[in-house]
Amino acid sequence: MDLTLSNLTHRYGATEVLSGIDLDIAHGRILCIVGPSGCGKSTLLRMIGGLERPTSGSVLQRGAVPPDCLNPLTYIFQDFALLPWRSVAGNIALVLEDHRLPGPRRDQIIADVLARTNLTEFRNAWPRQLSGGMKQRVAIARALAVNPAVMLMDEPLSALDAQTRELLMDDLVALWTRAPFTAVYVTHNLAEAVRLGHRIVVLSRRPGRIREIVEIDTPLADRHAGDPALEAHQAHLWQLMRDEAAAADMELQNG
Ligand SMILES: Nc1ncnc2c1ncn2[C@@H]1O[C@H](COP(=O)(O)OP(=O)(O)OP(=O)(O)O)[C@@H](O)[C@H]1O
Repeated sequence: MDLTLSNLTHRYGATEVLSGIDLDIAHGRILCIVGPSGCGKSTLLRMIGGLERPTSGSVLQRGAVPPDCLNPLTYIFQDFALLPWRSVAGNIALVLEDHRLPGPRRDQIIADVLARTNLTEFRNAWPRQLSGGMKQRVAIARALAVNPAVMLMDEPLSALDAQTRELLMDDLVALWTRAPFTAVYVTHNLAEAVRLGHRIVVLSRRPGRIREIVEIDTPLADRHAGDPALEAHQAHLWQLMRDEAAAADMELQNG
């Protein structure tokens, strides 16, 4: 399934948050959205996910959802959103419960996503026993369990320390390389954007407009921290954002 955003604009009261967004989200690719604080990145993601309706413009879904898809648009949040009273497997089972799957099919899905995220031996652990990185792996496994058409990822690594972020980025690359998924990935972190994004959309400060779309052709599996080509892309993104980020920062401090 592909998504097409056409002339999307959004206001909260008198404040225009997003303006004239035209964007194609292609199947099997990771699209990153970067931009200064408050430029409307999370709002855009909520509109893509149908959690909020744009003031004007449209989000069109084209093409079929994947076979066995139980939830076409599935979120992964920064704060993991795990139920503390459910085990790892129980948290994953939760998203399958409404779908009346036969028990063996449900067990097979859970075993599959635990294996794909290297969590098999943690299936009976409780969230409180897990590090932040492991919690986010569980959240990723839970999202994969519904075989979404598009994963909507809102700063998924922001709550993690730098080393854990590196490990999770490697995990996401390995997951995508084995079975490409479609994702829209909002981040503040330009290093994440150049490691994970096939396309990177740079928004201006509020009201967010598309300033530039940067395409990176290097296969995800060949991208490594410290790669000069990636660093050049990152420097270009920062160049685009720098002045606007500073202005947005002042705006928030004065507001
Ligand atoms: N429900 C709401 N009601 C009113 N204003 C809102 C609401 N949600 C967001 N806003 C405002 O809309 C603007 C865009 O918010 P949004 O969270 O989408 O930006 P963002 O780019 O994701 O920000 P950040 O990078 O700081 O996470 C901000 O000024 C925010 O205060």
